[in-house]
Amino acid sequence: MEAASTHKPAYDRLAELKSFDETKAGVKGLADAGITHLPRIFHAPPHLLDNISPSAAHHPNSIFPIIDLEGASQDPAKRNAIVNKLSEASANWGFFQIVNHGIPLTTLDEMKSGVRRFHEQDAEQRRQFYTRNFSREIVAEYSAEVVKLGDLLFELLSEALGLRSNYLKDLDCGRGIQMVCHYYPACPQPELTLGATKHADNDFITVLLQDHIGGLQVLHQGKWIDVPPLPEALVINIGDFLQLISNDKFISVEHRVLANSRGPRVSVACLFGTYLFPNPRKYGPIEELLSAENPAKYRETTTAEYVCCGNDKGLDGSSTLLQFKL
Ligand SMILES: O=C(O)CCC(=O)C(=O)O
Ligand SMILES: [Fe+2]
Repeated sequence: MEAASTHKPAYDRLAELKSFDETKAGVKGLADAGITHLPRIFHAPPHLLDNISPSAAHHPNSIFPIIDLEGASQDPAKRNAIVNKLSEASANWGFFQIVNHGIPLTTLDEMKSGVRRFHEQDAEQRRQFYTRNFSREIVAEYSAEVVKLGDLLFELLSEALGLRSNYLKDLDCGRGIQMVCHYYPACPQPELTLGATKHADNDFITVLLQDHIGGLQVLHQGKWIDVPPLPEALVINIGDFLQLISNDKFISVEHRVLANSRGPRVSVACLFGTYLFPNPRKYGPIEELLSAENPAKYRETTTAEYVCCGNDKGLDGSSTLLQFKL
């Protein structure tokens, strides 16, 4: 008997990954083929599947924060109340939804259906990025709206940190967005995998548009809490860079997306970060927030160095922030 044969893996994962890659049709290709069993390469390790049953989300504290931005730019008393809510949600949840954010419902709906149509055209067309079916106009319109909304959010977040309104904008936090359009096909065995494994975002803030399917969950006080889908709302979360410069006043919280068999899910994440263009600026804890009782917790870094460090580490579930702790 050959000793080597006892070390043979249960299946050749690398070969299966390679052949999946070669289809170039992605997970959508599997859904199109009508698979009824999830291939082993997509089975998540058990430690990532903790509490994926929906009941886990019905926690007494699952009142996910919703902030109404109506009047934020016109009414000082309303603005003050909004800033307080924003401060509380950013410090305790790192996540909240906003309504009356100024982006028309039709723009949100067109953006979602554009992403859906793009992914649902046949595989050959999909290989050519941005075809006729995904109108460039809606992408341009939606990004312009999100950048404008970002201006308001960074003003309010500056005020929530007790800083002058333009503080975060002057640090270029609102300068660039990266747009990621997700399509999660319906999954035949959602109990074996995840749409997106738990992670925190490498950016200042993320503006997320999700459709009606649901599945996004946030780790809040050790429990996974659902982010309820609301057609008129946008989900905002604090990313690692804002946690770093706010010296942990605001928190970048882990989140994940459950797989589900109810239907395909579409979401659009706009990440405000500055790593897509050359930016030599070093970001560290904001001096105005520091004191003898609250010394800097992190060393300075550039956004590019931070993202590189996170990529080197891989998606192992640990926080990149820890590597920058003083
Ligand atoms: O699809 C979602 O709801 C979340 C996506 C996400 O977390 C991300 O793009 O960073
Ligand atoms: Fe994320």
